[in-house]
Amino acid sequence: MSAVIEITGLRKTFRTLRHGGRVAVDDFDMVVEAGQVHGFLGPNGSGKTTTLRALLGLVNADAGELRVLGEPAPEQLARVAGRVGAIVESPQFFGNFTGQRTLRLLAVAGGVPTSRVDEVLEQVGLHDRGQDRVKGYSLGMRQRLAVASALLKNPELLILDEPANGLDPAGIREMRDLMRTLAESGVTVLVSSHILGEIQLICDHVTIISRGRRVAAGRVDDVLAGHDQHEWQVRVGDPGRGAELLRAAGLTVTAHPDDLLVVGGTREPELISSTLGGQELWVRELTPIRPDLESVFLELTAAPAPPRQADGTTPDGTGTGGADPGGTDPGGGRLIELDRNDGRRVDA
Ligand SMILES: Nc1ncnc2c1ncn2[C@@H]1O[C@H](COP(=O)(O)OP(=O)(O)OP(=O)(O)O)[C@@H](O)[C@H]1O
Repeated sequence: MSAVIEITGLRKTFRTLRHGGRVAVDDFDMVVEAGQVHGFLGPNGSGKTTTLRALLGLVNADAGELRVLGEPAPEQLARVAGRVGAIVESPQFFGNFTGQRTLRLLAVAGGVPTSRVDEVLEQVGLHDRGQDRVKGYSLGMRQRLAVASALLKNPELLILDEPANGLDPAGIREMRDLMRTLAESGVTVLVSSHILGEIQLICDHVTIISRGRRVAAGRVDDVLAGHDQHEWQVRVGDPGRGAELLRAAGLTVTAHPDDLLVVGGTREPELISSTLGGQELWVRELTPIRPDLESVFLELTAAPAPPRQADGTTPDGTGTGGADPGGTDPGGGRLIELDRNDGRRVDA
């Protein structure tokens, strides 16, 4: 497999009127291989959009090496621009135009044959609504129209920043199906999100960013396996006696009224069943407790590390913020759906 995106040592600091220098991304690495549906996961304000903007030449990095389809970015982006579709800032469409007319204009402007318009409308499931004005579209339909515009040039690589943001469950599902279909047709997809369930459902690989730094990367299954505590839920007729027997066998056991929680290594199932069965206490149920991406994500991004500032100070003087002044510390349990803090931004 070849890398379609390579980021090494990316660093970006923003200057803000209120806080001075703010490190948005720090010594960040990411590799996306061809054919992957790669999730770029992080809490609000962790640096996802900044990374994608740097990759696409929309913001200047302070340090780091970036490559898109093998070409150094932003210097040689123009060479590969025709092979990359990206939606990083929400595109605004003219409400009085139909979806079809919108795409036709974009096709002409981009030097793409207008015959692509109907194809991409079909691809994003808007074929029946192509003749309707955009102002009558739902948010989900507008998002799909945005994806359609990025697909006009038949890209090999599609970069989508928070495509499910603001969508209702039906819209999220449509977007998810669309991304799967695109991936099946051979497009490499990099999708950023702070919605964990989405990433786990759509992506095969993931890079997790927290406070501007990479905290995990790899196959979703491997990232999960790396956090597997090898916990087993055991149901037996007499949990109290079961706990005693298992502890005597050297296992770490937490007894609950209805079951036992056993923490240990990979050979525990055999040991549990033979220990209990040897004393005629029969195991009714033995279930591995697998970590999900949400628990891994919360664990990885909950570090109470002091926020990094270019001048070494905390961003808000409280010492509780992170790279995100919106206060989205997952430890506070408000991680999943918080608003952006664009209102306070002042670009460097
Ligand atoms: N133009 C800017 N000027 C000043 N600070 C900025 C600017 N853009 C981003 N930041 C700050 O950089 C940090 C990272 O922001 P970024 O938008 O990259 O995060 P994100 O992970 O994409 O968040 P979200 O999920 O909310 O989109 C935040 O603290 C943010 O406030």
